[in-house]
Amino acid sequence: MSRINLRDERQWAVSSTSATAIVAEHVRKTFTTTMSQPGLSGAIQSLFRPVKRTHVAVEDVTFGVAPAELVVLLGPNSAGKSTLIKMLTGVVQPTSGRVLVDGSDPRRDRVATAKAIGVVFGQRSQLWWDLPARQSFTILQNIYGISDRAMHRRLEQLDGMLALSEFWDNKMRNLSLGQRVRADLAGALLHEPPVIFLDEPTTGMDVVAKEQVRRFLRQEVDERGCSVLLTTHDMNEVKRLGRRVIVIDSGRVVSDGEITELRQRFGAAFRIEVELARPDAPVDVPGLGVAERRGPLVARVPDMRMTPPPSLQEALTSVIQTLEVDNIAVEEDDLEDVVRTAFLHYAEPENDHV
Ligand SMILES: Nc1ncnc2c1ncn2[C@@H]1O[C@H](COP(=O)(O)OP(=O)(O)OP(=O)(O)O)[C@@H](O)[C@H]1O
Repeated sequence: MSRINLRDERQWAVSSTSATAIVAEHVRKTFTTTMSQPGLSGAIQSLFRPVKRTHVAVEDVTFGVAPAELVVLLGPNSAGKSTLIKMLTGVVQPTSGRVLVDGSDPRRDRVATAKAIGVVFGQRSQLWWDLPARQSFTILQNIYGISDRAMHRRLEQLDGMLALSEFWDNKMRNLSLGQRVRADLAGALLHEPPVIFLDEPTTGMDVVAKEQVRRFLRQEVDERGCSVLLTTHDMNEVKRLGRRVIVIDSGRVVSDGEITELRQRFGAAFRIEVELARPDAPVDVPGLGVAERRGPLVARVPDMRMTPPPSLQEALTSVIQTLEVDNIAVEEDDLEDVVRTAFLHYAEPENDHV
């Protein structure tokens, strides 16, 4: 299903709030800050006549996340991603608009929301710094009213996925970053919430720990049917975890759709490198634009997996049928380049936000 058309999406989110785990409807957040004036006289003036500035962090954002759906929120620095997560988790009150999580308003129904969500802010631990992780888990067990039996089963499951028992008897303050985030994740999800929010959970982690966390999240979605909204700057994370990506820039949703749609929209292509059996043979392959002819033949085919022609498959079939080929290699354009193109596109004022 295409989700690039935001108007359809708005309709969808508004009309299906009861079946949607996370709903944001026309959400806006402004922050008013006091500007400090330079120098001593400026500082004194600021005390008596403070100059206020209002800044829009999130502007009219509408989207929904279904049960058992994982959505990646992607955007440059200061795009408004964390502010959006904070509004959805009840940490910050929206200036206007409506948010619903598992059917509850996070600011009004705090108890219901606390039971329904698990939250991890990658930069900051939410467990007790001077306690071993396992003791923190026991405190959380009491807070959430988890039975001993359920706790035992959940801890076994979490340990199996996140290898917690290697370090859970050490104080949180002594854990490495990767261990700390895994402990945080376990603490936030002990009570098996249906909705999970993660703000840059794997920043700074090594590849092994990142992969552990990603596999765990996929399992939470596929087996427990959780809804996950995750922010990241890591394109690998996007590729490995997300199918649906919401791109946010300057507080607005500029694109909401499948990664493949994003790639197509911003001109991603496949690079085909062909080693010919006879390197100087004439090349005349219908529909194939040859980019280079020194050494192997290099051609680029637009990423049109969903709306051919010409599709990669057709281009490859043409090459094999038309030429005498020794070897073919196919490379995808980097997702990072695609996203950079998307950000640049939306930075131009004349380009529409869809
Ligand atoms: N409490 C606050 N008071 C004033 N301004 C704020 C506050 N929180 C966020 N902002 C501003 O709102 C804008 C969006 O910030 P936010 O942290 O949501 O961005 P982000 O997309 O998460 O960025 P990053 O990727 O760098 O973490 C920024 O300009 C930021 O300075």
